[in-house]
Amino acid sequence: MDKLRIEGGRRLDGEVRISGAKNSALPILAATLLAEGVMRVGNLPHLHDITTMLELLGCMGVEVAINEDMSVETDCANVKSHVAPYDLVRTMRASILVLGPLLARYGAAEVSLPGGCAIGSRPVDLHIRGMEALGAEVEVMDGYIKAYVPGGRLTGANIFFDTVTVTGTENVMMAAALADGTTTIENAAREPEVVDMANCLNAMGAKITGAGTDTMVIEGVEKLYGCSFDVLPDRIETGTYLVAAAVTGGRVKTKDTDPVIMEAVLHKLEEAGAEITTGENWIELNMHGKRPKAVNIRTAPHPAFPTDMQAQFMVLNALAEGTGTVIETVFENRFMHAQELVRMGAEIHVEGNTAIVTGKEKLNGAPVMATDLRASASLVIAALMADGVTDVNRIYHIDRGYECIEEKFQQLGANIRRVSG
Ligand SMILES: CC(=O)N[C@H]1[C@@H](OP(=O)(O)OP(=O)(O)OC[C@H]2O[C@@H](n3ccc(=O)[nH]c3=O)[C@H](O)[C@@H]2O)O[C@H](CO)[C@@H](O)[C@@H]1O
Ligand SMILES: C=C(OP(=O)(O)O)C(=O)O
Repeated sequence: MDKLRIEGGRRLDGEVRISGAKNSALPILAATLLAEGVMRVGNLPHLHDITTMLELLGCMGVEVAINEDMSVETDCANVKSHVAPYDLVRTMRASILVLGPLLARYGAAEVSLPGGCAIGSRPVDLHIRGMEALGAEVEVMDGYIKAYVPGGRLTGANIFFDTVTVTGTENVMMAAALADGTTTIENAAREPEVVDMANCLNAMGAKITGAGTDTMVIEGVEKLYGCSFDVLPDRIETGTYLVAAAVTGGRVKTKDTDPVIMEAVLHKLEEAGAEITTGENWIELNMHGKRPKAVNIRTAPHPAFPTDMQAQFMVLNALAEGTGTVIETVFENRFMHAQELVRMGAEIHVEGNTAIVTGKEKLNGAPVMATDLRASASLVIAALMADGVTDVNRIYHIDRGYECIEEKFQQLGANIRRVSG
């Protein structure tokens, strides 16, 4: 199994291109199931999760062509299967996103339950209730969500989510786009990726308003059509490189990104003492060789501080001046990186959903194990400021969400390489 071997101690300096957002690309690829005619999706990140989603579409009969610029074209003219099998779903929770489009367009879906994962139990009850509210008959049997639409067409409804759910909002949005009548989603997720999906669906002919607010209105239309759409930049990848620059006292310019969707993270980086400058599609962070100051973090749905940046900021605090508190409110078990950071010499005390982190000037290199995607990223950042060599094991997690991570860090001056076995 591959690992990343990192020798710490180098200050990051340089420019890095940010890829398209995984969490936008996955739902938008699922939405291609709704399109009549050919649909082109561009700015796709080169990631395992994207390959898995393309494989999933392919096994349903979607014809997928990959263009030279790495955009893909999909054609659903020959879709024959409405099954998302366990073998694919178990490797990628976002497979649940085919449920809404399959029901809306084909009136039937069988999607394996994604199951729990390293960050919490992650149920899909709100997705199921959303589909039921739109008129689908759903039962959970043999590990699968088996659903069909009596009469073949979903019906608009008022849906209130008692918990803000990103992919739940996206699933209902896709289903409602082709339903009869109007759907209102209250307490909708406001994440930029939800807005990106609404923009894409509208470009396909949907009538969606209110994306980016907590109330969305979706007027169902008869048909949706293929269009050309580029997914938005990855704000979590951007934030990860900026935090890495901050902990090494360095200077990094992230290009092809979007400062407007990163307010909470940029604000915390400034609070940590970073100088941030931005342009329309770039963000530069300069620490001028200083050590960051500890910051308090509390994760919550957008526009608050994102849970997907929590692990990276825990490392920032572990190397900062002072003590910072990290509170995780979105997932019940997202501190698995804390234990590994402690093995590298970090001072972290976890109690329930709160971690109290007291900064040290340096950590120590050690073999560590990544347990989920952002945990893996946090261990790589920690290794950049550790004495000696760190091997980050189980990096298949990192390959789910970071395109060419070692090349990008090398470009910024880090001593990092992928080692087989
Ligand atoms: C592919 C994708 O976009 N993944 C992101 C998405 O995950 P995902 O969409 O899975 O996360 P949700 O927003 O749904 O989860 C938020 C909370 O709601 C709970 N919940 C969710 C659905 C449900 O049916 N029942 C329920 O109880 C979850 O357990 C969690 O505690 O948003 C998360 C929160 O920003 C991010 O960390 C993930 O990177
Ligand atoms: C938790 C994440 O992703 P997913 O929902 O795909 O597991 C993430 O991107 O940090």
